[in-house]
Parts: sequence; C-alpha cells; structure tokens
Amino acid sequence: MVGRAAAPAAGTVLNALANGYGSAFAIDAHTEATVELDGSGTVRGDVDGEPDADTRLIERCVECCVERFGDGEGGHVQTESEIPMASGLKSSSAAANAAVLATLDALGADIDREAACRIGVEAARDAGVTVTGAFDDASASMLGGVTVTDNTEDELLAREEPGWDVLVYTPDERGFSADADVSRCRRIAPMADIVHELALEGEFRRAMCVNGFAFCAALDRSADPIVEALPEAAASLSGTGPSYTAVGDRDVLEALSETWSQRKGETWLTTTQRTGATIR
Ligand SMILES: Nc1ncnc2c1ncn2[C@@H]1O[C@H](COP(=O)(O)OP(=O)(O)OP(=O)(O)O)[C@@H](O)[C@H]1O
Ligand SMILES: O=C(O)C1=C[C@@H](O)[C@@H](O)[C@H](O)C1
Repeated sequence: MVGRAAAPAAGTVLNALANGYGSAFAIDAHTEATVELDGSGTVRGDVDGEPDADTRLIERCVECCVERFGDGEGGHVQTESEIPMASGLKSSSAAANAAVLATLDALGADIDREAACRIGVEAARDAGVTVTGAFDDASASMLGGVTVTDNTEDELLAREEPGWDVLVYTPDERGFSADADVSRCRRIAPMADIVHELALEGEFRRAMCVNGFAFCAALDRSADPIVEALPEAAASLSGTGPSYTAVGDRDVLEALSETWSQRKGETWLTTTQRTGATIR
C-alpha cells in the first residue's frame, strides 16, 4: 500500500506564542511525502538529503493515521522538501500534512482536510516540535490561503485566498520553534491582541508589521528587514525565525530583494499558494 502527497510552506501574519491566536499564509514551496505500508508494525522515517534529521514527527503522523484508520500496519515514510528545515517557514507543518495525507491515501481512508490537519497537529504535539500545536501554520498549509486560528482550541476563525506576491529571506542559521523563549513571547500578548484584531478585520499587511516588530523584540532578532520593507511593502519575522517574509507589489518586492540579498542566506520571490495540500 503506497501513498504520496504534497503540502506547502507558510509565512506568518501572527505568531501564536504570545496569546494563543495565530495567522499564517501558504506559499508556493512544497514538501512531498511517500508512505509505503506493510505488516511490520513499526514505522521508519527518512528525510531525503538529511541523514541526521529528526524523523519522529513524520513517523508519529503515520502511526496516528494507522491507529485511527488502519489495522496495526508499519512501514516507511520519506519526505523530499524544497522548504529549509527549522527556518520559520513551517517545514514541520508541511511535512506533517504531507505525511498524514500520504498515509490516508495508502490506507484508502477518506476524511476532510481540516480533520486530516488536526491529526498532524496531534502528532506535532506528541513529537515535541511545537509550542501551541501550530494549528495556524498547519491549517494554512493544509487548506491554502491565509488562515486565522485559535491554537488553544484548534479552531479555524477565518480563511481567505489572497493572491499575494511574497519575498522570503532565509538566513543560513536554523531555529527550532520548541527552543523559543516562550515567557518573553507571552509578555508581548497586548501587542498580539492588536495583531489578532487586525487579522480578523482582513488588515493582514498592518498585522504582519506589528507582529514583526513585537516578535523581533521578544526573540532578540533584527527588525532591520522589516524597516527596509516599509512603507511600500509589509514584512514580518516568520514564525520564531530566522526567516522574514514581505508582501507587496511585485516591482516593490524586486527592489527589496536587492537589499535583502546583500545579507548572508537565500532571498527568493514567490507567491501565496491558494489550494493547499494534495494527494499526488
Ligand atoms: N521535511 C521534513 N521531513 C520530516 N520532518 C521534518 C521536515 N521538516 C521539518 N520536520 C520536523 O520539524 C522539526 C522542525 O520544526 P520547527 O517547528 O522547529 O521548524 P519550522 O516548522 O520550520 O519552524 P516554524 O514553526 O517557526 O515555522 C524538525 O526537527 C523535524 O522533526
Ligand atoms: O510551535 C508553535 O506553536 C508555533 C510556532 C511558530 O511557527 C508560530 O508562528 C506559530 O504561531 C506557533
């Protein structure tokens, strides 16, 4: 029994580490998962090109699906990804969504994508790769577009399908969400409350900028990329970093790309992804 699925990365409007509310938008870079189920009863995972990667998340995704819809199967799960791992671009949510959909495909189980997304969130909590469960990131990746969520209740509050141009800057370093200074993030909850209101009003650009300045201060990251994007574009730290994303007109982002690409790391232009994760 073989299944294959792909899910997109995402950028942040509101990081949920302050007040439990989050907002994220899918972008056009993907992780693909292939799942082969057998009678071994044990699940093994591999990340293509990353022999030392932590595979517990994708293994747990397969196990959670088998516990609900299977009959004790084991097998192998492999991911191939265009998304840099632990860089703030929701690599974990994309890997979980792809692994869950690929397993459901292999099992022949048919459930809606929001329910499938919740299985990945549960697996992420079990694997210890998330603080809040990251239903914001997971829902954006699974459904596409931009979502606003309550991560404490795993509830989808709003979803839109904007067609934004997006500039991404990813420094060479890596930063795991589970290592973020959560107590400092909680101190900025009054700022996150403003971002939450703006996001629910559909004021995503202003929301991103307020989020970016507040979380750069809390997580001791530079706000320079955000200042450089303003006033023509909007930008934020993505997740707990180290990546930043900016949204705006294509020509403005092309000019900003020349500034951002003077830093070490990768700067790339992309767009929002509106259709979300798919079985291949
Ligand atoms: N392609 C992948 N295949 C398998 N597991 C992955 C993959 N990408 C990420 N992961 C898992 O997710 C963990 C990284 O999660 P983390 O939340 O720190 O990064 P992120 O999702 O990129 O960041 P953020 O949540 O700030 O956007 C990895 O240690 C690994 O367990
Ligand atoms: O681990 C988590 O709970 C999160 C990590 C970051 O991606 C945040 O952007 C997200 O809102 C929540």
